[in-house]
Amino acid sequence: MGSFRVAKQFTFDAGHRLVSHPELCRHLHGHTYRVEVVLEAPSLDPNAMVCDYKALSLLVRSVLAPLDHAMILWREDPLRGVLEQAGERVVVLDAEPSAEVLAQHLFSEIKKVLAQAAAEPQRVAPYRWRPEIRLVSVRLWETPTTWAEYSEA
Ligand SMILES: Nc1nc2c(c(=O)[nH]1)N=C([C@H](O)[C@H](O)COP(=O)(O)OP(=O)(O)OP(=O)(O)O)CN2
Repeated sequence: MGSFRVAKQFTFDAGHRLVSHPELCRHLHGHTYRVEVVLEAPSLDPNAMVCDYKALSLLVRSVLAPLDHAMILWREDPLRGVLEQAGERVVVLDAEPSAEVLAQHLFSEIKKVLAQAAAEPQRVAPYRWRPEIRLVSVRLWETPTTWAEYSEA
């Protein structure tokens, strides 16, 4: 049986560092991250869509908003406490904030908001979210020449 896929790209600006990196990436630096979210459904809705891109936007932007203009750090990064005490926007991950780890984090957070939207349709009003829409992958560009992707089997 066939299926339909749609995708949308988003950007956000954030800083990070990879504490154990052997070269420059262990220092604080920033990226304009690009994120591509891919969805799949076995059928189309009454508007002939997998979902309205605008509904997808509402949901994904709610996940990306806390990351925008934030410093994304590994939980054990010694700078974490310093920056939090200084009132900086800090997002903490359980591993070094590589593109791979951030793609996995975004996949997990986006999957949660899609499930919430399927359970509470008013979250995307005036649009609707259907439970049969599946999150296929999250691809994350740190730079124009590199990406990392996370998907479930
Ligand atoms: N597999 C990964 N490798 C690297 C990651 C990563 O997240 N996953 N991250 C970095 C650094 O954070 C760096 O910001 C990006 O590195 P790179 O693509 O090498 O960036 P450059 O702009 O320096 O690329 P050049 O093409 O060499 O100029 C490193 N590795």
